Order: sequence, then structure tokens, then C-alpha cells
Amino acid sequence: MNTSSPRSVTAAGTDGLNAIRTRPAGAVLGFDFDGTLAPIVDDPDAARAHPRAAAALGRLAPLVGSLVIVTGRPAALAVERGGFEGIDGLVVLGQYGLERWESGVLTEPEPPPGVAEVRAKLPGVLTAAGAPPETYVEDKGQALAVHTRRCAEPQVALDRLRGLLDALAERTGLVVEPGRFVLELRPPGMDKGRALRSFLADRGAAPSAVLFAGDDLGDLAAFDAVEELRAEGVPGVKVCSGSAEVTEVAERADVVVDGPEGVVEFLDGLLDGAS
Ligand SMILES: O=P(O)(O)OC[C@H]1O[C@H](O[C@H]2O[C@H](CO)[C@@H](O)[C@H](O)[C@H]2O)[C@H](O)[C@@H](O)[C@@H]1O
Repeated sequence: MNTSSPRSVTAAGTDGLNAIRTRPAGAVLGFDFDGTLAPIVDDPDAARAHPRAAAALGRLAPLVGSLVIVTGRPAALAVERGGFEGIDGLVVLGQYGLERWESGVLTEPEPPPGVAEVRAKLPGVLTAAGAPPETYVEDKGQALAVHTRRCAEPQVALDRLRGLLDALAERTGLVVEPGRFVLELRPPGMDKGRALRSFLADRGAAPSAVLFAGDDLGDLAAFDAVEELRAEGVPGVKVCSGSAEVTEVAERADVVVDGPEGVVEFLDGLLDGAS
């Protein structure tokens, strides 16, 4: 286990890390799943958390105020694929915050009718767009994600789909959420920033500090929330699980680590020297 203390690259991030270390019991630590706690793999169904992620979170759970995972995945799936069932007090906000999992209990809304409409129309739209046969549709119940990672030219395939998927989303009252070789059609009105703010509001007491770690464009809304909290006087840290695929998240982060392996090492060292 690497237990070296993480170093922030920004002054605000250093303040946030110091606040977490001096008052861990009031701190809220938030995490994305794919690309942050789970290494990226070609097949979305084969994704599993880093082998040391659950243990790292489990060690932090009794020491911090709250641990929350905010993911585009269905919440129960992230719990299962992460091996997170036994982590005391963990809350998982799935489908960008539409679902909440806590202590084995899942709360989720009915999907809006547009989701069923997209489910029915998507095969025809993909054919019309000339999508390569390796294009993969992940049906998440509340949303449908179109993946091109397994195509010979994933970015070209994604770009070819964008216009028709934008139009389909508009016709069905959904929005397009872009990610790492994926375009997801999902209900509007929620994002990871709103999910994090709503989690904090439900929790009641203001946190002593907040941290969010992510790797993809959908995580920038949670970074926005950390920045808003800072402006309100709550110390905060934005951690990027760095990759060559997405540069925008590193540009906005206080701390950049090397993918899920770096995230786990960061977590193992997070409270070193805590008072
Ligand atoms: O919010 P997250 O937890 O990061 O979830 C975002 C999307 O992640 C998944 O797709 C990504 O990971 C796959 C497995 O490593 C990879 O094959 C794919 O290319 C990535 O985009 C997931 O399948 C989506 O449902 C999530 O919305």
C-alpha cells in the first residue's frame, strides 16, 4: 500500500486537503465510478472496481463524515461491480443522481416516456447513421448509452452519430450526455453537481470540507459544485483521475493522479498525518 500524502497543485486544493485532514469527521468525499474507482475496459459489462478500491473506501468510511459515489451507472450495479455492499454508511447516487442506494435500499423514479421511445427508435437511428456493427447499446432502464469504444475508429464513429442522437434526444425530451467514447440519452434536470448539492442538503450539517474525484466530462458538474461550495466558505478539493482520453478534467482539477490506481493510492494516503 502506498501511504504517501497526496500533494495538491493549487492553493485552494491545499486548503481543502488540510481541512479534510484536520476535521475528517465532517468531510464529505465523493467519487465517480468508471474511470475513477474502476479502470476503463472495452466492454462496459466487464468493468469492475480497482481491486483495492473497496478496501480503501472501507478504511475511510468510519473516519469521515460521508462517502458518496455519484455515477452514470445504475446505483445497484455500481455497488455490485464495486464490491461496495459492506461499506458502512456509503451512499451511491446512480444515473447522474436520479437513483439513490443506501444500506441495500434503492430509490428510483419511473423513467419518463421518452426513454421507452428512444429504446424503440434507437436501432433504426443507428442504422440510418451507418453505425459500425461494433457499436454497443447499454440499456440502463432510466437511460440508453451508445458506446463506440470497440469500433475500429471510436471517435469517428461517435462523431457520425452525434447529430442524429441530438435530434432523437430533442424529439423525446431527453438530453445527450457525452462521455468517453459514449453518448448517453438520459432524462434532463439532474447532473452530478445537482446530485452532490442535493446530497449535502439532505445530510443537513454543513460539511467541514468536500472532495470530488472524477475522470470524465460528466464529472465537471460536480467540480462546479465544489467550486460553488468554496465560494460559500466550504473548503474543497477537485481530484482528476487522469487519462489520455480526457484532458478537460485535469485542466479543472486541484490534484491529478494516474487513473484508478492513482486514486486508490491517493485514498490510502489521504488521512496520513490527520489530527
Ligand atoms: O459516471 P461514471 O461512473 O463514470 O459512468 C459513466 C459511464 O461509464 C461507463 O462507460 C465508460 O466505462 C466503460 C467501462 O470501462 C467503457 O467501456 C466506456 O467506454 C466508458 O464510456 C458506463 O458504461 C456508462 O453507462 C456510464 O454512464
